[in-house]
Amino acid sequence: MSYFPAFFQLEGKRILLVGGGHIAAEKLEKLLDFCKEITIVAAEVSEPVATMAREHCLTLLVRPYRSGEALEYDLVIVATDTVELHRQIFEETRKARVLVNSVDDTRYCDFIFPSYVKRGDLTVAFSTSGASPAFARQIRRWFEQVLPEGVEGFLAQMRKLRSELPKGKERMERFERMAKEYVKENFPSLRN
Ligand SMILES: C[C@@]1(CC(=O)O)c2cc3[nH]c(cc4nc(cc5[nH]c(cc(n2)[C@H]1CCC(=O)O)[C@@](C)(CC(=O)O)[C@@H]5CCC(=O)O)C(CC(=O)O)=C4CCC(=O)O)c(CCC(=O)O)c3CC(=O)O
Ligand SMILES: NC(=O)C1=CN([C@@H]2O[C@H](COP(=O)(O)OP(=O)(O)OC[C@H]3O[C@@H](n4cnc5c(N)ncnc54)[C@H](O)[C@@H]3O)[C@@H](O)[C@H]2O)C=CC1
Repeated sequence: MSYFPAFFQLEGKRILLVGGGHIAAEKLEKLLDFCKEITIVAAEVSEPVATMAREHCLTLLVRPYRSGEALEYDLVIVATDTVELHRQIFEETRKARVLVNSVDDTRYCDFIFPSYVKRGDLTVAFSTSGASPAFARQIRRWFEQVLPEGVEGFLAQMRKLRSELPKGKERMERFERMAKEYVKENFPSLRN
């Protein structure tokens, strides 16, 4: 079954990243686009993870994962090279409301990371449900080329208008017209 594409509010959530290597660094960089409170537990920590933890004042615990500690969090990302730990953490959390991502095996994932492009309020995410992360990356890179410079400015303007104009048919039609014109002028070869 494919994964439902939702956009989560991460601020205020308790987030745990287990592992401090190369892949943990990649996941951490992405999480930091959306929230600033993250706890990291890692037996050993690579330089990129240590630097991000320092720069963003994250809680960094340099020690092995302790059984059951995932239960103190809302969201847990397991990015270690200890495959058995991925299964263990997934199983530990089954009776609790903890959502788990395991970078090693979709069997131990409640959610997966998409490939995404973020420009201000615009986030476009691509997923292959684990079929081909390499393809998700390539389609993201293609989309980055198509995306017009300054799209975040257009969205900031739309957000402002949205807060100023009263709701209703007139506003709806105006917004639809503005969005259509923007896409027509700024994206390549869209005909309708
Ligand atoms: C299931 C998922 C779980 C999760 O991580 O959440 C997962 C799992 C695994 N990835 C593996 C390999 C690679 N992953 C990448 C890249 C990315 N992987 C990402 C997400 C996901 N990877 C989730 C599914 C997403 C989806 O398909 O929709 C991206 C999109 C986002 C991100 O990392 O945040 C990011 C691109 C970001 C960008 O650039 O935009 C590359 C390419 C590269 O790095 O250049 C390779 C090598 C080529 C290849 O295998 O395709 C392996 C095998 C490991 C091994 O062989 O040892 C596993 C484990 C398995 O499949 O068993
Ligand atoms: N989802 C994805 O995008 C991808 C996933 N992978 C998978 O990611 C996994 C990790 O790869 P790397 O980061 O390159 O490995 P790495 O060797 O650089 O890092 C592993 C980290 O896990 C920590 N660790 C191991 N056991 C631990 C424990 N019990 N408690 C706390 N920390 C522990 C280590 O201290 C280290 O910081 C691999 O299994 C690989 O197959 C690989 C490529 C892409």
